[in-house]
Amino acid sequence: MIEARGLTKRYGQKLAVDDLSFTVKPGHVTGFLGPNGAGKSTTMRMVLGLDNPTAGDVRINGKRYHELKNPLRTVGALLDAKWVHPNRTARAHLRWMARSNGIGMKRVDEVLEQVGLADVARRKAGGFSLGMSQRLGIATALLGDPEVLLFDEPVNGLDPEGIHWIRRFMQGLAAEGRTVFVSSHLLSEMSLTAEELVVVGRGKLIAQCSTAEFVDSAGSSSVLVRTPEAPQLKRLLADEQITVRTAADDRLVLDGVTTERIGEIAAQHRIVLHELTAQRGSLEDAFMQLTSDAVEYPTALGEAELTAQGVAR
Ligand SMILES: Nc1ncnc2c1ncn2[C@@H]1O[C@H](COP(=O)(O)OP(=O)(O)OP(=O)(O)O)[C@@H](O)[C@H]1O
Repeated sequence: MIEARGLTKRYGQKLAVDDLSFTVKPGHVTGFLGPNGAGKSTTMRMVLGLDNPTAGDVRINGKRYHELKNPLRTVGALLDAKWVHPNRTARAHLRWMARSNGIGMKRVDEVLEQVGLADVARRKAGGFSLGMSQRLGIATALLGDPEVLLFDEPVNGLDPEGIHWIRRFMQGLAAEGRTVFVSSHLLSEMSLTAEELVVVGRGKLIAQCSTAEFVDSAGSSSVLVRTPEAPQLKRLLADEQITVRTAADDRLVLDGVTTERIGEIAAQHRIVLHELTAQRGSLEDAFMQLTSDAVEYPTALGEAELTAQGVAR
């Protein structure tokens, strides 16, 4: 369990984390969601005692990081997969970490096996792909068999197979009853990975709820229509003051209207429909609505919108 209360971090004039309170419970993956610069990494560093809060505090299983007797046995983290010494083999890196934390060498082989690196354990980490480095970072986090795990943007730059592996792996760790807290600005990815969310924007808490509740709370839903007579239907909808959000070739996406209403209008005017589907608001829609005034770098959301197409809908 991770509990942050009034957590605040100021860098000079910059308030990176602003009075943040949230709880991350064991048993499911909790996504830490927010655009670039929202304060996610700073918060994770404070959880791990790498940065001191300006105010407030954060506890892991009731204790501040510095109060933990065997930190690696309580909390494991993947912050930056590339910090491993490039000339060390994966095995040597893990053995060194294990030795300096009083962890038995047997555990090194166990975690190498667990993350699928056993076959490359004697290769130098400097030659690893990003995906392999992420796996080594995860193996390092797992060394002490900790109950609490933190992953900062673990899927950044990975190919679909790597993303899928990490997603399943994190869900497996949560299913074992661990507390899994994972940050991302990739909203579609979070909708597939996390059951619970802590959402931040400009250092402030925007929401803490289940992923499903977050999507529902934004209440944005739309209707997708496919018709070979899109221009005619579009004209009719304009007469009825129905908002067309997007129109491309034979597809229209409509806001604030039911499928029944569109079906009736189409039938009245003998317009052929190939598809009429109610679309539940995506995580992206919810995020855009709830964070619209909390975005530090709008380009991050541009990317999120691109990711949304075809993934979360
Ligand atoms: N050491 C520092 N000194 C000054 N400002 C900092 C420092 N670390 C972070 N910041 C600022 O604090 C804010 C939050 O940064 P942080 O890296 O925590 O955000 P983030 O949500 O993790 O975003 P990203 O995904 O881009 O890393 C940003 O405006 C950042 O520029």
